[in-house]
Amino acid sequence: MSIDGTISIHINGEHRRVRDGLTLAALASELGFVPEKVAVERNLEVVPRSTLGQVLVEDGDELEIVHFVGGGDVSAVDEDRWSVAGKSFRSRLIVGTGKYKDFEQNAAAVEASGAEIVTVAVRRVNVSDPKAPMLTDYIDPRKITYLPNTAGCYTGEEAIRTLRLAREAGGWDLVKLEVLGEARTLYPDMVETLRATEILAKEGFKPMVYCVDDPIAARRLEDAGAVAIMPLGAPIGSGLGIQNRVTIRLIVEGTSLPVLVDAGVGTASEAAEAMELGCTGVLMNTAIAEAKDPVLMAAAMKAGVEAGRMAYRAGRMGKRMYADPSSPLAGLI
Ligand SMILES: CC(=O)[C@@H](O)[C@H](O)COP(=O)(O)O
Repeated sequence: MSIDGTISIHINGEHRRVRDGLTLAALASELGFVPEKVAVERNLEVVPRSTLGQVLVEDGDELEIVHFVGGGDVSAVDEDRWSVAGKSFRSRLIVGTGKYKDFEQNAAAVEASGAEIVTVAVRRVNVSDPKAPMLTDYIDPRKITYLPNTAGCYTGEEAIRTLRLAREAGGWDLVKLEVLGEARTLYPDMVETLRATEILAKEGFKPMVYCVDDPIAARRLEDAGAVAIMPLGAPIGSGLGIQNRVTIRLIVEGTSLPVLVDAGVGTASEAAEAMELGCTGVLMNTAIAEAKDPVLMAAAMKAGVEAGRMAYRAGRMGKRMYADPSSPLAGLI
């Protein structure tokens, strides 16, 4: 049954909502797989590979997707990649580029984090002195995807202008939109954010959108053309950790888009927590940049995100009200 154009399925044991009307090949491609290199089992029946482009995904489907590695061998090892706007990534950690002592430290932290995407405030990019060092001298844009963001923008217009500038300068269309409501909380202004998302999507941008942790707002953003939902875990720079686990989970369950917790993560266990809630990834800046040892913290965050992701995929044990002995009782003398 379709709710708001999405259906509910399980992929490799994980619950997902995806757009109605996708073929298995389109679904595989949205997940970051090359459709020609996957094998799909649907409701315990193997689907012939030649028909993946015709078979529609249906509500309630239980899918197993296996990736082919190397010369045609089928491997049960799922690379567990994720994708946004047609680009596929292995790392689920996106890191910021503000608040570091210098570019060198920033680059070392990015390296330790394993991040494949860094986000950069367009308004901080040095344009006045071409001789001054630039971030791109330290973090190679041929290896790492730069995600321009609109940090510091308080109106939709300002954010749109900033991103038009970024596209003009570097050809970026995958962008991070944030429209702030006030300086005290740095909370997003959702009315302006929605308006800007709609305009940017119409102009061909692929906006990943910083937003409140509200499942209805997330749905509206999806309708407006967002390519990823990025709810705050707590106020930007606070390091308070995820304040509302329930709404983050509801966002994950209610959208077919990638969901990345953006802002407020303070330490590695909180990054793991976001991933255990089923998020696609985590974006963070302050927790790494303001750690006593930013490079070590970057490595800790990498491990936290990976551990949380594995735990989510593995499926948590059920909680019990009472004790249950760990050692079997049968055969005791
Ligand atoms: C870097 C960025 O894009 C921001 O949204 C923000 O700075 C992330 O928040 P934290 O600094 O709290 O991780």
